[in-house]
Amino acid sequence: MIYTVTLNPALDRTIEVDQIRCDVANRIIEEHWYPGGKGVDVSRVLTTLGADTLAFGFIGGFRGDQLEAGLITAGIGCDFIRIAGETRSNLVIHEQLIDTQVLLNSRGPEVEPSAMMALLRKIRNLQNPGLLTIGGSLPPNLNPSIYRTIIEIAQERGGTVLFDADGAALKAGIEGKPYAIKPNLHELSELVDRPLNSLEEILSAAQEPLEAGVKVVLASLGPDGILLVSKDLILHGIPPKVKVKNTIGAGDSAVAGFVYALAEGKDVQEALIYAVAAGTATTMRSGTALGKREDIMALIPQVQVKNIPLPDRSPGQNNPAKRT
Ligand SMILES: Nc1ncnc2c1ncn2[C@@H]1O[C@H](COP(=O)(O)OP(=O)(O)O)[C@@H](O)[C@H]1O
Ligand SMILES: O=P(O)(O)OC[C@H]1O[C@](O)(COP(=O)(O)O)[C@@H](O)[C@@H]1O
Repeated sequence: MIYTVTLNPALDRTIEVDQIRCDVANRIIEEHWYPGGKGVDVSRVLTTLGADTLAFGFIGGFRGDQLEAGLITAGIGCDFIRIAGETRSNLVIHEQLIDTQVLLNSRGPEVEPSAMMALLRKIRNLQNPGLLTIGGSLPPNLNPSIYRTIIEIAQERGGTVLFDADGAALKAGIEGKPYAIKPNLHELSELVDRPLNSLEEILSAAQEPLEAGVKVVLASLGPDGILLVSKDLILHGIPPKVKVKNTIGAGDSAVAGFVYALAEGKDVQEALIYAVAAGTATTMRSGTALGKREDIMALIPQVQVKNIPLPDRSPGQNNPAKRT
């Protein structure tokens, strides 16, 4: 069983328009609603891959019902805690004429202390937590330190956590020493508080969380794939060129591919390949329809992996990491 935890799930609404024009009625060509949020997306991809998964988190109101119904009807395991507020809806607008996507993420509802405690109890009571993915933005009334608490509880129970969040939440979660994190380039740059303009700069930034106790950093680089950085191994997984329809959910799909492969007993190099293939498979589907098992399996043989030499940390040496 792979558990996912999403504190602030969302019902993702995707809208297709030709182009947004001011002061006229813009006609919607097509629209779809999908259950979303980091862990929810991970559970969706795990299910298409055939893994057992259980999505934890908070839902409320009519949108919460819609989200839960979407998962249940698709056969995706979930065990949400009900809150008084209304689950948020995030909006994705695709302007077809200029092929651009705008993403508007809501803050989401507050979570009552009793609901928060119920979730902590659920995680504390897991008999054999195995792999867990935890992530996404925080409900507005929760302190980022809640991520550290959840990660510590899960790992004290013997679980292995892959954590995916941004900003203050990412910083706080790292203090809980998750096994792995998956920042994208923007999130990594924000984490180390400097621009990252070359592979050397990205590599050096991705090594910083290792000093804080994270074992694996998966720095996702959009069309350039994923850099896997650990103390004794640096790998660059590169996807094939594909026709991209949508990139929302690509990061979550990559997380799902990685933990799926680990749960199947594969090593981190193979897990990196699954991560890249799953992320890229999702970019080939429109809206927030995520990659399907057949897309992922077809992409796996097309993912290249380059081994990058570990930087020489002896005094006076320049960083020898080479560009791929
Ligand atoms: N334009 C693209 N072409 C091919 N693969 C992509 C593209 N964008 C994303 N991906 C795949 O999805 C993964 C995650 O995407 P990324 O945009 O880095 O994450 P996030 O959604 O978290 O910002 C990438 O590492 C890559 O494998
Ligand atoms: O919790 P946040 O940071 O607002 O993000 C939630 C949004 O991100 C998604 O989980 C997609 O994330 P990725 O594009 O990073 O994979 C959407 O389903 C959801 O609307």
